[in-house]
Amino acid sequence: MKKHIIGNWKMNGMQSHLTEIQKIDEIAALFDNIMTGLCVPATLIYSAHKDKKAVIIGAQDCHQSKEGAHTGCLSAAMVKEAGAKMVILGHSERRQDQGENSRLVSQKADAAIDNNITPIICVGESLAQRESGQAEKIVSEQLLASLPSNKPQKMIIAYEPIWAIGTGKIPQMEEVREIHEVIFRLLTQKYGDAANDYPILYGGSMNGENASELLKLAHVDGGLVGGASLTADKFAPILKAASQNS
Ligand SMILES: O=C(CO)COP(=O)(O)O
Repeated sequence: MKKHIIGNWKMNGMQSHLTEIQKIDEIAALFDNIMTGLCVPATLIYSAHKDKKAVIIGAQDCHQSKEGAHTGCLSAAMVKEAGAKMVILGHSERRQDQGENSRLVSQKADAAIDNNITPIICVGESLAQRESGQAEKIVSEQLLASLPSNKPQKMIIAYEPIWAIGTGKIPQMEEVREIHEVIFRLLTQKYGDAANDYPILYGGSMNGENASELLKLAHVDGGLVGGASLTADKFAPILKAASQNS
């Protein structure tokens, strides 16, 4: 499977940053043995996706319903029409800020799949859960409850330990390997051989220095990158590491 490196711009990015996306696209085109994506704020999806050579543009959320009285929300069909090919769902920041639970994430995944958008389903434990030895249990429960109703043709899973996001801290390599193996095992139990087609990404303080070591681990099929995806200068070394480990 191709390594997948997907940037999550979170609530960052104005029209003035489209030039940076252009630069990222130029660099992504140099590494054609990997998949490069950028999930940008909804306001940038349309302009960001136009005339891109290599980078695939995604959204950061979608509503679970097709349409209707949901002020301020965007349906999967809307982000698709704007140019999104994938959508991040159940990021820990949304689970926390917007109180999203795994059942809702599963419904959103259904909506994404109905509209031919690849869901990127995020799971991950808190520091307290990690320290009390519950990481595997929490991630397994979250994962199983967040999956779509039917076997999807395309789906991406992102393991993001909450305490590693934006902190500069990452788990021990063995800890990452263990959780990715658990995720792969659960997907295999549920979907059989199709599990081989679902990339499992690591997210949380991935950068040019640690990417190579992380991407060498079994079942680490790529990364979901926050801060280090905001500029071409910081993102490029991660793309290079992915390309070399593909
Ligand atoms: O939350 C993340 C990606 O979704 C990770 O963010 P950082 O790479 O900034 O830690």
